[in-house]
Amino acid sequence: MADIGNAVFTAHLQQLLDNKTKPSGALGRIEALALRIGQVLGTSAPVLVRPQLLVCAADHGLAAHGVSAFPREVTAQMVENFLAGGAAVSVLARQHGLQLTVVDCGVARDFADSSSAPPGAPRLLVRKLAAGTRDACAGPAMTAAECAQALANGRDIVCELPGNALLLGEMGIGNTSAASLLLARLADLPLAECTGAGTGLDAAGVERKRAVLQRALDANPQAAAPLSALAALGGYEVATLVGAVLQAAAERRVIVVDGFITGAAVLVASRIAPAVLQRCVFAHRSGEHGHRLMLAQMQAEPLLDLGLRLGEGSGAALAWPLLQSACALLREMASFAAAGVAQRTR
Ligand SMILES: Cc1cc2ncn([C@H]3O[C@H](COP(=O)(O)O)[C@@H](O)[C@H]3O)c2cc1C
Ligand SMILES: O=C(O)c1cccnc1
Repeated sequence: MADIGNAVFTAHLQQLLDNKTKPSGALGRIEALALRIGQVLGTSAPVLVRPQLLVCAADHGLAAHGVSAFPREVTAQMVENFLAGGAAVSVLARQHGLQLTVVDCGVARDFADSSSAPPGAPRLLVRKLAAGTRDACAGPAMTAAECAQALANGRDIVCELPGNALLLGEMGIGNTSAASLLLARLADLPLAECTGAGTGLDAAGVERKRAVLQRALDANPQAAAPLSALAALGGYEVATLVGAVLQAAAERRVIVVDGFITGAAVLVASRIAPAVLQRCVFAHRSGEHGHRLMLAQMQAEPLLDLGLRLGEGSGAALAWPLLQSACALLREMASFAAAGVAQRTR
């Protein structure tokens, strides 16, 4: 993947921002955001078109160990809720005009593909590998072939989506466990620092979850490289997201990363192709314990810190207006010269 850190163009964008009618840097991190989007799209007049919110869903074998506060059926029930328009991400996608595509990557219930839904309506793609992953405490959650197929599915889905911005979301009871395992293994961090309350476990519940996750790590000692860690410890929705991230980055789309689980997918993708991080905007710092460390692994500065701990892509959708504003400011703000405003004197 080509490096987009074109120093000459970056300096040009920075100069444009510095010459706009404001004290230098006064728009704070919105300036860095505008710079990032300009770099990704390769223009000083960026327009975000036909933004796609991709919510990948799957079930997890690990859920049988009580690692979540909620039962496994909630994954399928929430997929229905996404499509019916009642989930947080449905509301936010509607509000901001984001096309919502939900993918059944391996949910324990069967759904009918609704890819021919009317334009703008939420739709469901079925790219199912199995009715959930195997129990990672007993060996790899996926085979290498299943994992490769999930990656290919993610790539193919993005190839078929229009637009130049991809917002990432997910649903899968137990998937904070998969994300914690990937963080611990890929960053070589102590499991306790990577494990949080997910859907709301109490302290004893988190302790039990951590013990289960330690068993999963112990059962997969060989899985250290990014793809083998993904197959052994990840989930079908995480692997599909990894493929989507790799494809979107190769196509120079702006990738808006949500929270802890989509962050784990980006962490894996970045260990395969480090340049993907140059295409990413990190929407928020999640309340999930471990997200801070995950962001630090990617040197990511998230836009928001709202105590969100939902997933679904809700944080990405909430951050979306900031991206739109950053583009509009870069495109439309006048320079000192054009507006006839006097420059700084001291
Ligand atoms: C009603 C409901 C809606 C959700 N929407 C996203 N998640 C979030 O919670 C799950 C991860 O947490 P854990 O690892 O503890 O299961 C994922 O599905 C994530 O998207 C939800 C969870 C619930 C219960
Ligand atoms: O940060 C997230 O994405 C998150 C945190 C808790 C539960 N589900 C998702």
